[in-house]
Amino acid sequence: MTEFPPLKNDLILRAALGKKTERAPVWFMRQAGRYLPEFRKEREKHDFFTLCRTPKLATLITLQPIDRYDLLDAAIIFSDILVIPQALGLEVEMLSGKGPHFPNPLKVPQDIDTRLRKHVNVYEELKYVFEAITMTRKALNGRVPLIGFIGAPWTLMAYMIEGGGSNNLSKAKTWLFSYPEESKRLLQKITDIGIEFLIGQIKSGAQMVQVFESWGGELSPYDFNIFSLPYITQIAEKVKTQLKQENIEPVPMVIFCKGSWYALESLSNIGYDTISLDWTIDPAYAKAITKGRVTLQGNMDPNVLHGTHEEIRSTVRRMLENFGTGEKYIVNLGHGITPTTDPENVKVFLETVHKVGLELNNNIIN
Ligand SMILES: Cc1c2[nH]c(c1CCC(=O)O)Cc1[nH]c(c(CCC(=O)O)c1C)Cc1[nH]c(c(CCC(=O)O)c1C)Cc1[nH]c(c(C)c1CCC(=O)O)C2
Repeated sequence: MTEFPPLKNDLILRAALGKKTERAPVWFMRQAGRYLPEFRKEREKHDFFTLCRTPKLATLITLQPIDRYDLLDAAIIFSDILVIPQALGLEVEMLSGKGPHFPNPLKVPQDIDTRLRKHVNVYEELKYVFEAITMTRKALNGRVPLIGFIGAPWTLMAYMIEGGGSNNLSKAKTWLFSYPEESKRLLQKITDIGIEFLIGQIKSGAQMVQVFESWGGELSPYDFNIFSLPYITQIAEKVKTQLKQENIEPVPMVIFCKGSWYALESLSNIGYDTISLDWTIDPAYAKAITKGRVTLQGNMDPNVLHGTHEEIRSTVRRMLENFGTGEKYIVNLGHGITPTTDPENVKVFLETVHKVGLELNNNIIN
């Protein structure tokens, strides 16, 4: 494995593994993206997936929020969850202002065999992500840890069938409730690739990884247990087992199931070190259910960043007080930063996290 510069700030790794920290670490989902003028400048010059596929550009964009604020405790590699469907052989375009579009989504279960690659060589198809991770890790020069990620199988299956964003996922759900066995076969195929992809990211230099089940909350608790939980469980178990077999240091694993408040109990028991929460979950409720078994991450409503500086400061303070800074807690939003967020407001958020985090910890110590 490549040698990397020593890490100067390991707050997030310690927090994710349940160790004490001087203050709660902070990062944002979608921290590298459209709310930043410096990202939009690159985006005007290149297609979205060209940015993802060009390690030098992905490195540049990953570092943009780290350089701008100098207050973040982690970087997340610039890429997308939809690189797995691409590796499987599906075409995906990113339409400006509209989001992802599959010109030819999966329609019937036979498409699994006729339209998707039988065997995906992850190291070939997704080599550009591995290269971007290694390059970014070097460029970070140990300032903060680098996070890798994948989309969870159900969320990716839904995109592959819906062909893009959707209000009710009716096409993807038609598969679940008309062809449950074929759906499971597809979910397993995505799971196998996701496991190999995450292990490759860790070998390339990712120091923490997050699994995004962005459409978890679209499933009933009963269906979640059939179509999501078994697959995200396998991902945590198999990634950890394989790393152990290969004598590679494990990295903290984070699960984000948006909308799946009902699954907090099961999510505490399946091998993830940290659970990322959306804003509909009350911190006290999350703590009562998870009982210290995992670190919690989140969970301010991203739209509070559209509010006044005063409101941002008071919401951050309340969040830190409720989650309890300094132990088993990572500050984040409940979902990604929205494209219309003012970067100045992000700065107010980050400065408050640092200030209040230290203040609350000192109060505990003194
Ligand atoms: C569902 C999902 C996707 N992608 C992702 C998810 C899971 C997180 C979530 O639920 O939001 C994850 C993702 N997408 C992107 C990252 C990069 C790292 C980061 O800064 O977090 C990450 C971690 C870049 C991106 N991914 C995308 C952009 C904007 C692309 C553009 O310039 O048009 C960026 C910077 C495009 C994208 N990609 C996707 C959508 C729905 C969209 C369009 C809407 C949107 O931007 O929120 C799929």
